[in-house]
Amino acid sequence: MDNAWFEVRKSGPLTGEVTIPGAKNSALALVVAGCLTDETITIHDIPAIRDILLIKELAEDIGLHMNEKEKNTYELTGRHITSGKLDLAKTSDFRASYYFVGALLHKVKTVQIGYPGGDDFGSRPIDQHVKALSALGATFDFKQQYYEVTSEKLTGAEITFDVITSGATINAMLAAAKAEGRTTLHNAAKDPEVVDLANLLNLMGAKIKGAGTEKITIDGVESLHGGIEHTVIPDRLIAGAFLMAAGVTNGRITVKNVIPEHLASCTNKLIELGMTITEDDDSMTASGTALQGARIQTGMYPELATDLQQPLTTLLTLAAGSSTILDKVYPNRNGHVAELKKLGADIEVVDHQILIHGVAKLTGATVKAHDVRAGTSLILAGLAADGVTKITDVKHIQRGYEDIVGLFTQLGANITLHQPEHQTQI
Ligand SMILES: CC(=O)N[C@H]1[C@@H](OP(=O)(O)OP(=O)(O)OC[C@H]2O[C@@H](n3ccc(=O)[nH]c3=O)[C@H](O)[C@@H]2O)O[C@H](CO)[C@@H](O)[C@@H]1O
Ligand SMILES: C=C(OP(=O)(O)O)C(=O)O
Repeated sequence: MDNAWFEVRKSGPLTGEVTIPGAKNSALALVVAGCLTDETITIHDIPAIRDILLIKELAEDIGLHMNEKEKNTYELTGRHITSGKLDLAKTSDFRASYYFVGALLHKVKTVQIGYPGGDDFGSRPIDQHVKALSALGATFDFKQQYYEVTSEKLTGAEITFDVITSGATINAMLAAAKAEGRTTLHNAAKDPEVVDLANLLNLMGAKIKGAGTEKITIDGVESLHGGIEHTVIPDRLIAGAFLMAAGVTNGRITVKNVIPEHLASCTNKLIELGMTITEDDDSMTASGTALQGARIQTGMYPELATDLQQPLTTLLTLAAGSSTILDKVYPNRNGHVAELKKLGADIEVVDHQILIHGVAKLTGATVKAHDVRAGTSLILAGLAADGVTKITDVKHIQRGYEDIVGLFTQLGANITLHQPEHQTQI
């Protein structure tokens, strides 16, 4: 997939409906939670994306059985796990591999794992993971190429996160679910993906209260059970990008299988820009008109998600007047800016802020997807740009999207995947 590219031609207005798949960022944690029980759990709506395929390979290596019962539904059985030695290259190829630490320590006592990869926005420290798991009784040994985490026994603790982090909140919950005694997480992330994991673990017999608030209490249990089924929450980040696609192409798009509340801060911003958004219980419809620039700040949930910042940037390149974007979660998340410039956007980064002056049109060029959401931002730009846009480094986009070409094509977009013949499509 390394040499594959997308060809996007000016399209639109995009119209129609798309069904939103299960959330990558939830599915990654839920699948790893399968390590916590010897019995079988069933999870529906696991997206067929690159990160999940990597987890599947890692699962095979350590003995976590992942049986794809039907498309997007997996049966997971942890009974046969014998090893905590994870392939270093594979674990360093995506971000969420560190969930194996929290989920495996009860079973194997030592976990050997590569440093986390994932999208590169400058600094993405793991100090809060280390802080939380150390408080529960784990010991970290940092080597040059990997780190090793050991524990004889995990015991509940009071943990106050220094920053709000969804990853460390999730990792601490995985580890604390079976730790002895009570764990209290203060300053916890409130993200829907945290709540989704708590719901799954509680179905398995865990005692977790308060997920979705800044204080989560976990009373450790001796064992968790299987025999349960759970469906991954819809991907709010994919849904948000499709709502924006309506704005970029002046179209009308309905996203089905969404939880509108998860998108509230995004919806409010899009309405402020001039879009019309209507909501049902599990669907939303967006239509675009001539849009106005705005001032944007991202933050941790329920603030506007950093993962929506990049597609929103594209929308603002075409909105009238000036806009500013400050990504408070990842101030250096601006790899898309230079690429949008190549398409004719009037955009620059000054002191970590993205400054935009809306232009009347974009023009196709060859651009590079530095990371998954930069890829989304470039697809949206390509749909609006005159001529042809070639987007390289497609593998980053495929970390987050099962069939992005199919989904956009179904709305009338002119987008095709080109790949050298010897490579298989995910
Ligand atoms: C697989 C997954 O779910 N990825 C998402 C997750 O990443 P990830 O879980 O890595 O992000 P976090 O929620 O942990 O990061 C939030 C903030 O905390 C900081 N931090 C985090 C951990 C730590 O130990 N120390 C620390 O300082 C980060 O630099 C960042 O500024 O949430 C991000 C923020 O919503 C999203 O962009 C990613 O799509
Ligand atoms: C940043 C992202 O992913 P990850 O944390 O897996 O790198 C993302 O999904 O936008």
